[in-house]
Amino acid sequence: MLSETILKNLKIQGLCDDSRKVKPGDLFFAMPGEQSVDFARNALSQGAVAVVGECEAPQDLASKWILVPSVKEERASVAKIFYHDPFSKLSAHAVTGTNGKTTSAFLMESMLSSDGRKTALVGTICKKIGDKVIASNLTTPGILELYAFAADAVAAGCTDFVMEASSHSLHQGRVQGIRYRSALFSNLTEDHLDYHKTMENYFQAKKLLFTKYLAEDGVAVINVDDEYGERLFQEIATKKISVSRLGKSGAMIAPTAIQSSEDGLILTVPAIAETPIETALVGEFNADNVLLVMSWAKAIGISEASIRKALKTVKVPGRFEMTFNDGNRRVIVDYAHTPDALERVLRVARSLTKGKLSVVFGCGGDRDRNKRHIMGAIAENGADFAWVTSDNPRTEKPEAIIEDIVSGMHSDHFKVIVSREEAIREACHAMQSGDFLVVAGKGHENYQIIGKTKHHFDDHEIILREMH
Ligand SMILES: CC(=O)N[C@H]1[C@@H](OP(=O)(O)OP(=O)(O)OC[C@H]2O[C@@H](n3ccc(=O)[nH]c3=O)[C@H](O)[C@@H]2O)O[C@H](CO)[C@@H](O)[C@@H]1O[C@H](C)C(=O)N[C@@H](C)C(=O)N[C@H](CCC(=O)O)C(=O)O
Ligand SMILES: Nc1ncnc2c1ncn2[C@@H]1O[C@H](COP(=O)(O)OP(=O)(O)OP(=O)(O)O)[C@@H](O)[C@H]1O
Ligand SMILES: N[C@H](CCC[C@H](N)C(=O)O)C(=O)O
Ligand SMILES: [Mg+2]
Repeated sequence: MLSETILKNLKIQGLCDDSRKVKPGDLFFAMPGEQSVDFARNALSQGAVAVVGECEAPQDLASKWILVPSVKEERASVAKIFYHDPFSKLSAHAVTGTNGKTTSAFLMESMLSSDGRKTALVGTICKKIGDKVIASNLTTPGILELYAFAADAVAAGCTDFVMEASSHSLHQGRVQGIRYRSALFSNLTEDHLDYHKTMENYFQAKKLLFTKYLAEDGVAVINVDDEYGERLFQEIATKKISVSRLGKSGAMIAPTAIQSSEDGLILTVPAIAETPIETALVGEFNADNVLLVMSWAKAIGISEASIRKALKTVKVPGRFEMTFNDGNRRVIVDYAHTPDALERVLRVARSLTKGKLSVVFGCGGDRDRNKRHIMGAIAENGADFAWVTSDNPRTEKPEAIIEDIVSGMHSDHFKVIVSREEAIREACHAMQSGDFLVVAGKGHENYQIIGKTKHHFDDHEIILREMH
């Protein structure tokens, strides 16, 4: 491993593993791959002081090449030194699972802040320290960005660090070197099989959070209503808390009553508080999130008053977000982009609908293809009418993605409109008194990715324009 002295002698001003982002004075990590040497060459030509690589250096670069057995290991160890070991000065908490991470992370940040602990947040929507908010590109950033942000959090006086740990990040070691004080598991359902190939691999990636990255004396908080959650609970040896909304026998935390309405949830959970706790978050799936996070909060010593305060005030952009409501017609924007999320969000919407329930949705391109036909079937069964449209097509043909979705649909209760704007427009205009419309898939996103280009696109703007 490179020592602190070697790093000092190199007079490094920054760390970088992407040749497109190199700044003069950076130490460049040439991640193994076919183009590793080309990227290293580019990095040096842009002012990188040296390259850390694991293949033999080409002769012309030899004087600037530091040969190591594993660039990945070295990158984590150098990040720790360069950023002054930020995670040793923070209590880090991570949530993983297919759905519910962002919602849970927002709740966790809100509870810690209400409890007077200055907290940084990293996730799908943003990176945030207090009022300072930076938009995110990934749910879990690359390791160098993560360490740099943790160093900023320490400098800003944070004591706690809450983050979403995606399965990709756990598998790729983006969180290497972190020892979490606590780790939460929400659920595991179909998604990302383009990357993980099997549900078992996907589960094993999530499990790493609890086996490799959770501190030995940390605590795991697990939703055991989920079958993979139940299995995870059985398989890990750390301090652990089982949570069950359904009141599964043996679960350590379960509600005795849940009242659900359009205005939110009221949960009675004697293990956490003597009197019922209220939240403005809506729906059964949010009861899962709330219960998981309350159980975590109790386990790490957050006061009941802070739990209550956070639950009352928290808002998660683009998650069951009531975008239009004139007392008769209601339109929500939601980030459901997996079969389970779509099914659950439609179930909640159905329970709040007197008239017709409709959904506008699509599926992202260059991602799990297998979920598409399942989501088609779910939309058809869960809503009275579906507009099948584009999400972020990325480099796929929108029509081909839609064809995959529609292959799971067998009724005539749907219509294909490739343009998302057009689909939302038509769905809005079709609304009658008592109807409910769910616009799913993009939530907080204010862009649409077509090819490799991000265009401005905001479901909310279109809904508000068309409903007025
Ligand atoms: C599939 C996947 O996760 N890919 C991630 C992975 O890329 P990779 O290792 O395949 O990178 P690559 O593009 O082949 O490049 C290899 C190396 O060469 C470098 N490079 C590459 C090109 C170049 O010109 N110069 C250069 O130096 C790259 O920086 C990288 O270090 O590592 C990169 C650096 O951390 C990530 O940016 C990249 O995320 C891509 C952009 C992505 O879209 N990822 C998505 C699928 C993702 O991670 N999503 C999860 C969300 C899941 C959830 O919410 O459940 C997330 O955490 O956001
Ligand atoms: N506990 C849950 N179980 C199932 N579905 C959920 C749950 N919580 C939220 N959802 C649904 O999933 C969508 C995404 O929720 P959220 O953003 O909290 O999850 P996430 O895990 O962060 O997703 P991503 O991995 O895409 O960032 C919500 O808009 C809602 O439709
Ligand atoms: N975190 C999710 C985001 C999906 C959002 C959806 N709008 C899409 O583009 O598929 C993923 O990487 O699969
Ligand atoms: Mg998220």
